[in-house]
Amino acid sequence: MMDLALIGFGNIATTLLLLLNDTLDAPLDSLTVMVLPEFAEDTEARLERDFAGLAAARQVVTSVPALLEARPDLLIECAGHAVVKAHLPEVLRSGVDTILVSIGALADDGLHADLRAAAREGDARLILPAGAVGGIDLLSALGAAGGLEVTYRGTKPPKAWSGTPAEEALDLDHLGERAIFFTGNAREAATAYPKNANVAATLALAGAGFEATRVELVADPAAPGNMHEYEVSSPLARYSMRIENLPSAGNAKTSVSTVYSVLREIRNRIGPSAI
Ligand SMILES: NC(=O)C1=CN([C@@H]2O[C@H](COP(=O)(O)OP(=O)(O)OC[C@H]3O[C@@H](n4cnc5c(N)ncnc54)[C@H](OP(=O)(O)O)[C@@H]3O)[C@@H](O)[C@H]2O)C=CC1
Ligand SMILES: O=C([O-])CC(=O)C(=O)O
Repeated sequence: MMDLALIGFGNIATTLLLLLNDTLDAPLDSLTVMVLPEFAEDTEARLERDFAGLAAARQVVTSVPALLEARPDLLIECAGHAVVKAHLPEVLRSGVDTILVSIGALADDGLHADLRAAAREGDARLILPAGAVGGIDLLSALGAAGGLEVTYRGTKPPKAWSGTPAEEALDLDHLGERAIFFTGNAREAATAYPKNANVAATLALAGAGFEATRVELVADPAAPGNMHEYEVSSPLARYSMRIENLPSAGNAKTSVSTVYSVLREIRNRIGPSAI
């Protein structure tokens, strides 16, 4: 059916595998998971305990060459910006179609160009999923006509901003009311908030570009979840979007719908039709 590989075995990866377990009609041919060496043993045990039925063959690797030996049909990166830079050029050059979840890494124009060149060289596809946001189909379609104006606001409860530069501006543990702590463009946001502003990069790449996409980041103790709001104005259409996402149990920064977006990409490659 499919030889699937993942880099990362954190919140998105493990939730995705549970969803695949529940939804696939037939087992994968093989599942290869790349983790840091210190997690290899635990990950192997978890694969055998929880995912034995998901794939006919399962293995844990700790390097890209070992991962490529499995000759995956599709690789999913869900490990972070540093992994995109360190490993994805080699993966794409080897001809492996890749779903890149840590899309904010593409705020680095040089890296983006390297990945596109590697994909061309390897005859592979670099697939950028919608992730935690919606409406990317329309935004990307309108982008071809030019003249786009896009403004985005990302709002999350204070604890989702812990460990980020927001801590320098706000006392997150005692925040009494909504506070805007970042105003800038999508490149600045995606670079400074690599675990929280991937959506800003997705909107920029689909639409008006990194400089022209205006971004506001907000901590709000009353936020109903991780919220993504944006407005689009183009010569062809205007629309606005407001999404209230449920945060993941395993990582408050990441919305659960991100995982379902990756699941959709996989299902669209397995089934007889795609939507
Ligand atoms: N496109 C979108 O809309 C969204 C994108 N994201 C992106 O997805 C990424 C994953 O999110 P999530 O699963 O919630 O994060 P987690 O932190 O739960 O998982 C990431 C995992 O990758 C591991 N990792 C780090 N470096 C390596 C490496 N070199 N090789 C293998 N594994 C590695 C981490 O290990 P350790 O913990 O030891 O570092 C961690 O277990 C985020 O970093 C974020 O950039 C998130 C939400 C939305
Ligand atoms: O999951 C989300 O809600 C969005 C997110 O973390 C990001 O944009 O990086």
